[in-house]
Amino acid sequence: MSYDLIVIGTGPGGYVAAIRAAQLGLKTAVVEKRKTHGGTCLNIGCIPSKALLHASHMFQDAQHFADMGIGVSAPTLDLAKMLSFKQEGVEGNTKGVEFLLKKNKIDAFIGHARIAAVGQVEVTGEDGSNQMLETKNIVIATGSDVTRLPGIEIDEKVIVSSTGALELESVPKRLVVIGAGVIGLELGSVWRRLGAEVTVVEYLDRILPGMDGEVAKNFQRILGKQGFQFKLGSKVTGVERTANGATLTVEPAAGGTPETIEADVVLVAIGRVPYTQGLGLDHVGVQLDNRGRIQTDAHFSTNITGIYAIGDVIAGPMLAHKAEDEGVAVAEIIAGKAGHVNYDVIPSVVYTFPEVASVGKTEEELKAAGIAYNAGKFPFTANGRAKVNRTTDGFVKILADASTDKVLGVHIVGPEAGNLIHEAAIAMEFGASSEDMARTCHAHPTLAEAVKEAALAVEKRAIHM
Ligand SMILES: NC(=O)c1ccc[n+]([C@@H]2O[C@H](COP(=O)([O-])OP(=O)(O)OC[C@H]3O[C@@H](n4cnc5c(N)ncnc54)[C@H](O)[C@@H]3O)[C@@H](O)[C@H]2O)c1
Repeated sequence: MSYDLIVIGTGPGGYVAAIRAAQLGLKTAVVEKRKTHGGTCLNIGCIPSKALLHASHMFQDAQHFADMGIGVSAPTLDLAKMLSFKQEGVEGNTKGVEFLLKKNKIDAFIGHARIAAVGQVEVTGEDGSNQMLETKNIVIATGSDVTRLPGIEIDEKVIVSSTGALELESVPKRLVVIGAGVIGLELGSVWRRLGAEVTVVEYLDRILPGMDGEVAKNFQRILGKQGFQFKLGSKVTGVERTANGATLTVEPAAGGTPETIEADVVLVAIGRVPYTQGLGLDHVGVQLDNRGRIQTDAHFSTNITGIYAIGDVIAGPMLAHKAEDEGVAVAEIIAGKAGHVNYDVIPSVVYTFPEVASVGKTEEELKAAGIAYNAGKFPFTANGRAKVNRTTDGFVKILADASTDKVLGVHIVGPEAGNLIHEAAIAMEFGASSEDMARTCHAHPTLAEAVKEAALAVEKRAIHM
């Protein structure tokens, strides 16, 4: 078989690239080694974690129904049922991708892809069968894998990665999370809500590295109120399996006397690494950078003509939506159009309760770059809708250029932050000023009014504060 484009990997980057290419008239195939499409995100990442975040949030909310005058008996947990609720959600999504590939007449091969030569992809099936596919272009969209701690074996039962943390058979009494990044805090939230004591051990002296510092600090306080324990500035130097769980050895990050912590389950959530195993990159001479990522130019081309790469396997934030946008862009470029991704406006969301969301520059980044800015902040305690809903934790912060008023960054911790951030993203995409945002009529009573008020606060003229 001969194609215009073969995409390796059907995660959000790969399947979107394939669909866009097919829309543009390219004869397209995908190769996926998993039996289902959708990659890490749909199978063992974003989607199942959101199902459990939703269900565990409902479980917790149900305990407060009486406050609203709703009489229900105390909720009970059927974890097996909750896990099947999650799995049904995953299947609905992966089947959706399968349907979209068919609808767009994309040939889907299940098996391990290896680039045998420029223009040739060898697919090895689970049964060992081999076939060689010919193609004009290849897009590598193989994603990433869990970062492992040296000397610590992930068994996905007691010492788990994000994959095992979505499948625990019972609620651990003590869950220790290594890494206060997105995965640690999202999956830590799931099990905390279902009753686990959660301790998060983090190497840095803060949570959520990369997020705005003030937001992270406020969010840590909120998680503390929810019962999270934090051990910041601490590194895990060992995890030993015991009869019923594990013992962690933890040292101050700067060195010093080690201590031990007992856990029933340990979640290792210290980041992800690009996944390029078995692709034959050495063999065809595709260059990697010093962090194992495939090196690409501004058009997603590797150093080998006809081989492109997108998503987690290249530089940039490891986010499904960044990969999707790159998928669209690379397909357009291969089809001779002008695909483009605006890396300055990529939102990022932590799907906890409340959510944390951000787009653009943080205060720390602006200070480091020597850019003068004005900050406008508005707390949800002063937002009418948040007040009646009793979800008043958090705030909206807008950072605008001191001389032009152009919005440079927006950071939200609060209810629906993950949805609210998109009004900021659109405003920034169109180069809006904080005044533009402030003068845009916002419906009352909505949580989005907090965004408008934060924009007003940039010029110290918020109304409800
Ligand atoms: N909602 C989302 O957008 C979402 C959800 C899940 C994952 N992701 C992405 O997946 C990737 C992986 O997520 P993650 O949470 O594993 O990584 P992360 O990079 O977000 O956080 C890892 C944390 O572990 C800490 N750490 C590293 N080594 C340590 C050690 N030995 N002891 C203690 N702490 C240590 C780091 O300082 C960091 O804070 C990220 O790129 C993330 O953006 C995104």
